[in-house]
Amino acid sequence: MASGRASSHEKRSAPVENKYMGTGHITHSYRSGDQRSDMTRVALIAHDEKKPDLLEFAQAHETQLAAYDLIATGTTGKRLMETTDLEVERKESGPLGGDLMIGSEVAENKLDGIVFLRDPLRAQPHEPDISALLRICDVHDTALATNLASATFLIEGLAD
Ligand SMILES: O=C(CO)COP(=O)(O)O
Repeated sequence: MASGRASSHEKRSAPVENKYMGTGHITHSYRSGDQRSDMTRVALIAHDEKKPDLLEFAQAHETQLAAYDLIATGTTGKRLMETTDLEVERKESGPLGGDLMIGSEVAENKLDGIVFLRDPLRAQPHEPDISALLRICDVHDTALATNLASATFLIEGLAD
């Protein structure tokens, strides 16, 4: 975990104000038996047209990424593990709910950052899931990079 940042277990949400919860930060706690480490937790996701870019990015930043607890949507995770020595926890494939599974981790403040290389030129069948993931990142003020230039900032920033 980068110094100066709360550990993942203690991460606070962005200020939330709505008629259901009132105003304030929500601190999420985990079950006492939870074995999750305090490692920085990062999600990696790419649409098919962007997978080559993400794989190249992961290879270029493999040393840094190896220090993180990595999760990914199904096919992205499979390709990452085939192409690098990184260990990746795989969720469902995006069209089968993987984006929503990662979004639920954002809602629980378990994630420190997401690199999501979307295909900006093709419509996706699960567009509502993608929008939900982007939205929940903004609700919880979770770092989100959707192109390579910002992905580099995110990965290097988390290391600081
Ligand atoms: O569709 C995706 C993200 O919206 C990515 O899913 P896959 O990694 O399974 O291809």
